[in-house]
Amino acid sequence: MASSEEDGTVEEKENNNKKRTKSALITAWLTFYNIAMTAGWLVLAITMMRFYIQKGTHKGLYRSIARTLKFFQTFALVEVGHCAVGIVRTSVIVTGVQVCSRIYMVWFITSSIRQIQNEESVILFLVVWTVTEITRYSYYTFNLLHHLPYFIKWARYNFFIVLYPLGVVGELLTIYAALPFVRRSGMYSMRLPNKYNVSFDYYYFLIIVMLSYIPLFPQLYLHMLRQRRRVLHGEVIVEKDD
Ligand SMILES: CCCCCCCCCCCCC[C@@H](O)CC(=O)SCCNC(=O)CCNC(=O)[C@H](O)C(C)(C)COP(=O)(O)OP(=O)(O)OC[C@H]1O[C@@H](n2cnc3c(N)ncnc32)[C@H](O)[C@@H]1OP(=O)(O)O
Repeated sequence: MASSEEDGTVEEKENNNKKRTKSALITAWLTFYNIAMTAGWLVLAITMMRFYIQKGTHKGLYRSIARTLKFFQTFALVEVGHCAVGIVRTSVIVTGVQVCSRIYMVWFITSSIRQIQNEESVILFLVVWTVTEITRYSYYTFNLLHHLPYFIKWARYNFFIVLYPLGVVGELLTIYAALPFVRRSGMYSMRLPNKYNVSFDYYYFLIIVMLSYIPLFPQLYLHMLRQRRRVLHGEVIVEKDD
């Protein structure tokens, strides 16, 4: 009897040790990931400021940061993985829409259409994304290290109130500016007849993307307002599972 109790205790201890090791590994990975992302977005911020100070214009700025931006924005796909495997308490759908729409904006709009890269709207969404991401990733990092300064927490759950709509305005104006170039060049489009017997018009696809902001953005914004009430005002929010 005594020996089976002892066995149980040994098993429990082993299980607890495994859980502790797993949670330490997850914390270490997330800390590394968030530090790397904070650093990446800080590099982008510094590069943009230096470019503007040296050249006195925003023209050519996008080209100077395009590679770094593509790398760090695409790397954010890892976050969808974090939610999918359950190592962070966030919705896969909310994170997926947020991350994929940004990746789409970078790869299939701004980087693909050189003629729009000098639009002011591009600078608008770049500045907004940069401020948001430096705040967000430093919030996660300090939170994981249990040393979260209140102003970072405050910034994380207040800046978005203004930055989110501004970012959307920047993105929509950029897509709008792309429309004439897409129509003229016929890029990413397939006209009939072709061997697949399929037709696709990227111009109309872009219009659909713009329209999809109408149902999707309010949901993301409301999600952040709920997170704000939970974190800053301690409200208990019951959310539906994905
Ligand atoms: C292919 C065609 C494309 C079609 C496109 C369609 C368009 C759709 C419209 C989309 C509009 C998007 C516009 C957007 O791009 C514009 C901008 O972004 S402008 C800039 C302003 N933006 C923001 O402020 C973004 C705010 N939104 C978010 O932050 C996101 O919703 C999200 C990234 C998903 C984060 O939200 P989340 O639910 O995760 O909230 P929390 O940050 O509070 O986190 C919840 C808990 O999880 C922990 N967590 C999360 N991530 C991490 C991490 N990396 N490391 C450690 N811990 C993490 C966090 O600490 C919380 O834990 P706890 O509850 O214990 O506090």
